[in-house]
Amino acid sequence: MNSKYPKDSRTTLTDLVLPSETNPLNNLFGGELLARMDRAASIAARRHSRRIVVTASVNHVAFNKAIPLGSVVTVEAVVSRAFKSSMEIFIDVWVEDRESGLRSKANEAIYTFVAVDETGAPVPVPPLEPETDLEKERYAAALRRKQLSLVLAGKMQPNEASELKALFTK
Ligand SMILES: CC(=O)SCCNC(=O)CCNC(=O)[C@H](O)C(C)(C)COP(=O)(O)OP(=O)(O)OC[C@H]1O[C@@H](n2cnc3c(N)ncnc32)[C@H](O)[C@@H]1OP(=O)(O)O
Repeated sequence: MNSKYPKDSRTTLTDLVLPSETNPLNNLFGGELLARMDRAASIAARRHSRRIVVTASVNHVAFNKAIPLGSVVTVEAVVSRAFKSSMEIFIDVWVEDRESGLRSKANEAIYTFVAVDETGAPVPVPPLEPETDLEKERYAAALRRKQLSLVLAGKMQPNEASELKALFTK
């Protein structure tokens, strides 16, 4: 299978925050943002694999900055590493200032998607070749995050997590 680049999967969703999507403080409801990120990430995973994809885990979410009603929110998702059937997706969330048009980073998240066939069985995905410094940095750390996610899910024994052990023994 030929390698693909992060730019092949990059997905950008831009939308407003409407009243029905806010909490009592008139900021975007966390679950609504999770859904937008899941949607963008699933498109990115599909663009990389060209297969049916399912969310396997949400590895990390940071709600760093509240997003007020009426904001223009951009969710950017990109595959940061591909393994056998799974893909790590990085998601950056930006909010646009109404007057200046400048964007500031509000949130970020990391999801894992798995490519599956029509019966739901995992299938192989193309390898990913990072190009920029940021892409290479995210690629390098992805195996550590995968092992952490598998250990927390009870799918890997801690003593098998070589990348995690290396953090403490280097
Ligand atoms: C777009 C949507 O929202 S879909 C709806 C929400 N998601 C779902 O319904 C998915 C339900 N879950 C499933 O179908 C299955 O658990 C699957 C397909 C995700 C995984 O199936 P499994 O039987 O665990 O398969 P298997 O053990 O072979 O794992 C497949 C891959 O997923 C990875 N994986 C599984 N669980 C995790 C996890 N918690 N964290 C990170 N990676 C994981 C495995 O490491 C493996 O990766 P690799 O092939 O790249 O090495």
